[in-house]
Amino acid sequence: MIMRPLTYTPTIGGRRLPNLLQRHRPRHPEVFVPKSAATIAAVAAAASSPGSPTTSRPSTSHGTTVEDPFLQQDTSWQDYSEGDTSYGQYSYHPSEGSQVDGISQRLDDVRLLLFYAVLRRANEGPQYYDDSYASHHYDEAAAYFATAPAPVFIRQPLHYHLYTPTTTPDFVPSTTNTHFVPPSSDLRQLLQQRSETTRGIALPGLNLPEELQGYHTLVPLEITGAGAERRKFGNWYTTVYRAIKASDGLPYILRRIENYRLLNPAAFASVDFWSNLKHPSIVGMKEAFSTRAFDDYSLVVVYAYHPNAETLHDVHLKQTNPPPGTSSTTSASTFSPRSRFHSPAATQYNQQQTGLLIGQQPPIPERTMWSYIVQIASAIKKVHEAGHALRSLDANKILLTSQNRIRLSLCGTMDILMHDTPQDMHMLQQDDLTQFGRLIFALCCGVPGASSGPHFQKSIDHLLRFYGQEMKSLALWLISKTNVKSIDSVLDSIRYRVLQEQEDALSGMDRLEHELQGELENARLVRLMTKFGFINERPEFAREPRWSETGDRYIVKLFRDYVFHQVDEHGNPVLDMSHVLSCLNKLDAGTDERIMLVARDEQSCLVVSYKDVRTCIEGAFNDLAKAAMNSPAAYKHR
Ligand SMILES: Nc1ncnc2c1ncn2[C@@H]1O[C@H](COP(=O)(O)OP(=O)(O)OP(=O)(O)O)[C@@H](O)[C@H]1O
Repeated sequence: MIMRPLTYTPTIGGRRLPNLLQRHRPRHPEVFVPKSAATIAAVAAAASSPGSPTTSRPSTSHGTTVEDPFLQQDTSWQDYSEGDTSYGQYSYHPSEGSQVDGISQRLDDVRLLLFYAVLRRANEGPQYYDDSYASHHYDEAAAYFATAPAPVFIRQPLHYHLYTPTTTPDFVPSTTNTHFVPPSSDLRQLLQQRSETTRGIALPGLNLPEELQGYHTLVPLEITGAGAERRKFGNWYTTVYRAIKASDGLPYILRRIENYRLLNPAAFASVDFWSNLKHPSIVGMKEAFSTRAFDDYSLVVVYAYHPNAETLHDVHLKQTNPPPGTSSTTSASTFSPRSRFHSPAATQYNQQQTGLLIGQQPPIPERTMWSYIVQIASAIKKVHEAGHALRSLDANKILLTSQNRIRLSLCGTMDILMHDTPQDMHMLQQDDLTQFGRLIFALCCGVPGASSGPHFQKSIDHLLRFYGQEMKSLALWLISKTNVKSIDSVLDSIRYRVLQEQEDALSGMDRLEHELQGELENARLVRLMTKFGFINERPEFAREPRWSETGDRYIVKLFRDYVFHQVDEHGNPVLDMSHVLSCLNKLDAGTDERIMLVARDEQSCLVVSYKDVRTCIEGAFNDLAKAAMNSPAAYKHR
């Protein structure tokens, strides 16, 4: 689509000139500096010889010197007359049909406009030039218009080559749903939802502390108050809040253990270990403190926040899943759209469940199940190797934070709570593995207590039927009390699954890198827009139009109009994002494609390439930067 920034509708010799470009009346009249007759003659000569080389063009400040806008507009005539053939690959072919007809029409339009511009200049002669000059140029222009070959002026289409080259989509398909990374469009939506959730605020009237230990804006992430179903963690009730840390402005999770009176600061001895432990499948701990801000003695453990995370219990084990939004908590905006991670099979299975193992399909696909197992095993390995134990491995305390990505959410809290009860570490680690086995049973069968009770045999049959011998053996081995187990043995036995996990993780990384590459363009465009903002309409030059109406700044100003202030034939604003993005990308790439910029008073136009405009922006920005050097505090970064 060709954008037409100005429309002229006068007629010459009964022929109506084209509605080429339209522009509102200028708010500020341009200041013109008359040019010398010698220069005009040179420009006219250039305009009259269509094949004349670019070097005959008067100099501009972007590679040449121009003192005023008129001079620049003159160069445009010659630009059009050059019949540039350097656009070989985009050149006009008559056989191209209707689209080409349109282009041809536009070429005619351009030629007519140029003719008219020459004519107008000639007619305006007395204001700036003598009559002989005007009549001379009338003839020149008429002759030119009659004989000049159609200039090749074809809009260079915006293609991917204007962006940073990336891997071909064939190798990194962005539309397929990979194990860890959903298709691009879903990923974008997911990230936007997270961003929205992160900014959600609590409903008023919750009587939450305004501030505690440097955290503010608390938002509860689970249902509290009368009627809420609550489970105890050990002997305590816990509540999870999101809060903003004042010192860095970032959101964190505050897990509050209610009515826990901490008497011995030695309880925090393990906080150092847990806050230094980094593992992709463990929610990082930041710090812990006791507080009376909730009008009781509470212990608060601070963790990393993963927006819209859900527990594996909520996703896979809940018997019936309330529709999104109805699981409302004290703050509706804080609950995540849980349907995102639901496997339809799981929902169907759960809905069929009545506590018995009668499902017709596995609640969790086998690949996902193995993925969970590998991630949990890897987290256990990290903790056991460091001489610690998880002490809690429950579907309620494992978060699904993105597609098939899980994280253990409560690591370290039990160490604080049970600091005064000495325990044998080996036993605790054995217990971790037993809990791991129970968790596998629960998730595979879709029932929390599947590894015990009267349904145990049915659970084993179910595991065998839907997940095979390997899964059944692993789960049974983990829950058995007779073996001395180790996480290394577990990892040995599932090494094929570990490899598959690594493959999927690396592919996911490639996908995300590819996505990130696309976002690089945003930074480029923001940078350009920032420069525009610095250069255009500077108030300190408001009374000095020569700053903005001459040289580089004038081109930048006209280009800004061309990009952002397009109007249609009726004078209505054209708000075309793709035009803006296309222009800015071409500008950033500095292409040789040329565009016609028209003054606001419609009295002049000039043809420049994106490369020229880019040079002008750099020039104008450098002028400002030099001035800003006098005030180093104000000049930070280009
Ligand atoms: N690190 C975290 N980042 C984001 N959200 C979290 C985080 N930890 C917990 N949550 C959210 O807080 C909610 C409550 O967490 P909690 O661990 O108490 O789970 P729960 O399902 O309420 O378990 P229980 O019923 O045993 O208390 C979870 O459903 C989850 O959505």
